[in-house]
Amino acid sequence: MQVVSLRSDAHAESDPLSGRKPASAMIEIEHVSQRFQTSGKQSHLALSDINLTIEDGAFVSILGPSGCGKSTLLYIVGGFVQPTDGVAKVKGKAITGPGPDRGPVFQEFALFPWKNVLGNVMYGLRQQGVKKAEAEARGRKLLEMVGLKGYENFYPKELSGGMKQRVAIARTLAYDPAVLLMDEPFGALDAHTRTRLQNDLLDIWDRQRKTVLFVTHSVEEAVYLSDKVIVMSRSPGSIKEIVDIDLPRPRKRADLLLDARFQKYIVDIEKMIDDGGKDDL
Ligand SMILES: Nc1ncnc2c1ncn2[C@@H]1O[C@H](COP(=O)(O)OP(=O)(O)OP(=O)(O)O)[C@@H](O)[C@H]1O
Repeated sequence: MQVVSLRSDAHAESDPLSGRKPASAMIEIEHVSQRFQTSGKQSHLALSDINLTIEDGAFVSILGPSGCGKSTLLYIVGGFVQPTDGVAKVKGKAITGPGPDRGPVFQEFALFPWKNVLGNVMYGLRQQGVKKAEAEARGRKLLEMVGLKGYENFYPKELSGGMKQRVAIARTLAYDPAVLLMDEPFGALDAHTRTRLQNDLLDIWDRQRKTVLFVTHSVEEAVYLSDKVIVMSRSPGSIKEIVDIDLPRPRKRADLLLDARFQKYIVDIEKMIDDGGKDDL
């Protein structure tokens, strides 16, 4: 993938010595619970008293057994679901709905089949009132950034799963959201494509330092990508452990596979998940 400069303003006040901004809270989740009404008069407590602070520019993954509320938590931060209790905030403000500061990359938000790749990436920009020529220039730059230069005129049905996921990422990056919300974005891909997209995502994150909230079922993926891994326990979903991943960056998967600390994180986190029950991830 080619390196294209497309920095967000997040670096504007970086410390000239370290190149890093002082940590500040991007997302705050305070006493959030979520109860869903189910059939009849039943209800289901999907999340119970979640408290979490995610710092600006952090890469945070969420792991936990199926049904523990990972997607629900992402939807709450996205503003698509209003919690029944507690409050979720972005940059100190309560989240009351979706906004351009939070970019979802969810499987549910499929590409428009009737628009070509460039049209899909430009769509949100045009909706925001960006002039056609500028939207097109930004769209082309983003497609180059995600490794899809030359595919601008292709339609979604002509793309592989990995390419579609790249378009989805470019489409979300087009808004330049401060936060990326990614719900198992690489889950359906083959191992090789998945590794490539993980590396590309780390590359983009390294250059733009967006805050990333990333739901996955893969412990290895979570440890490889993240600064922090949130381990949830199931039913009602709550936070079991928060693990700081103290591995140097930039990370190379091939090196990490031989690194005893990387392997220990994986074993420890798998044990945490197993201790919560016998659920499969
Ligand atoms: N709109 C809804 N109405 C009723 N129940 C819901 C709704 N959305 C989610 N749930 C329930 O909330 C719980 C958490 O669902 P969620 O999709 O957040 O879990 P998850 O951890 O992301 O699962 P998976 O890993 O299988 O994707 C599940 O029991 C699910 O059935």
